[in-house]
Amino acid sequence: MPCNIDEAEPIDAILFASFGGPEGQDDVIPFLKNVVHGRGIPDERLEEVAVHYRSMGGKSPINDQNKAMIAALETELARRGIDLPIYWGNRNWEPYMADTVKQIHADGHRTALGIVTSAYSSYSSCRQYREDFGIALDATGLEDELDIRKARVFFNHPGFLDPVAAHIREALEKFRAEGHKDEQIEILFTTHSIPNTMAETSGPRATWEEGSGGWYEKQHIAAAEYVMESVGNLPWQLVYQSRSGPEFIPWLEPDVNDVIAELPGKRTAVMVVPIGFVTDHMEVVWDLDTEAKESAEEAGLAFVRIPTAGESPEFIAALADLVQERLDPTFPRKCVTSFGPTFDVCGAGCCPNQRAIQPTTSAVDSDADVANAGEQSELAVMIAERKAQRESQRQQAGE
Ligand SMILES: CC1=C(CCC(=O)O)c2cc3nc(cc4[nH]c(cc5[nH]c(cc1n2)c(C)c5CCC(=O)O)c(CCC(=O)O)c4C)C(CCC(=O)O)=C3C
Ligand SMILES: [Fe+2]
Repeated sequence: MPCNIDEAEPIDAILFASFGGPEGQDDVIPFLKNVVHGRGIPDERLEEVAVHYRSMGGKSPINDQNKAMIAALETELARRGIDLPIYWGNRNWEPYMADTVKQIHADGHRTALGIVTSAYSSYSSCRQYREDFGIALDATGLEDELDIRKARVFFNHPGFLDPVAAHIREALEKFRAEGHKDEQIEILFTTHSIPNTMAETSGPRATWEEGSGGWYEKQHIAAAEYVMESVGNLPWQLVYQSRSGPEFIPWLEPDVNDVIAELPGKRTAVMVVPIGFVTDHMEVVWDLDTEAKESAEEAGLAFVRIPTAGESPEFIAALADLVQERLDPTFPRKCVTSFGPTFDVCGAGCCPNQRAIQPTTSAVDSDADVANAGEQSELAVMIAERKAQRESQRQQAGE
């Protein structure tokens, strides 16, 4: 079962983990190849996405935003008297996770706390980051030397949601001043679409096995409901964006643009709230600020896109809280929404990888924990087998 650690943890470094993005035109294709490595994304989709990056000079905003968040978090931790270095590692671009992991170890650290730039439960937004840690430890041979834990899924930390609610209230005043009535304003909470199968298996194994999984969607709905409590009684819905993958594989719907196209007649204004995103990266600046805005123009609707929690002081403080609660078990674990608290350590088979078994960390089915896991799952057994296989390969290679 997933669980919380209720004792002070020997954390000696922070590992700020993100997606990565290109820094210029020459990086675009190599970056996209890293992202889709072995994932069956059609070439046409890649070319289309390359155009989005090319139109922005080949540079994603994500890296600069991460640097700014790290600097702000450093300041906030120092203000609280927490003296921990922050390292930055990405899945798909420099600084790559394995290089960062090597550096953390070389600098003498032995227990790092991972903070990932993704707020919800799903394979793409939770386990895949734990795999990034596991794969990096495997690649560097440091799995017995460095323990990499992960901060809980934070979509329901008030510091993530309250700044979004404040921005909505502010934008609403503007719409009202322009003459739009509340019932004429549609609020669209938008998040990254994922394949239906990934959505259905998001959350702890026990929940999706008994048919009460689907945490990705449930968490977004709980977040939107919480935000709407302080906004008022306006029409809203959860929509999806940035679908990729082959046509015949179902992904979460409806698409934000399709919904906007249906609004004329019922509404005069649309407010797009990127509740699924931590900062204004490409999916936000292209798919919303460019495409969804165009959809609204075509539909003759007033349009506003709400800022992400990003660098707001409340959100940076929330990230600091996630560190502090692991250092000090008496520190309150802040959480709002109807969803309830999430956990520090994922359960066996949480948000599974449906393609391959990969090493992970910070779960009861991570490599290091398989032997003493209270819960034995099929997945845990497969991971143990994979580990044994890797070890024998290493021995054969004469290491
Ligand atoms: C849930 C989720 C998040 C949110 C959680 C998190 O933040 O992790 C997210 C974030 C991001 N996704 C990003 C970019 C891309 N995602 C792709 C592809 C995919 N995303 C998926 C899901 C998610 N993605 C999935 C299921 C795929 C299909 C392929 C696969 O199964 O992996 C592709 C390939 C081309 C395409 O198909 O679009 C690109 C270029 C960037 C960087 C943006 C920038 O540069 O600013 C960021 C932050
Ligand atoms: Fe993505």
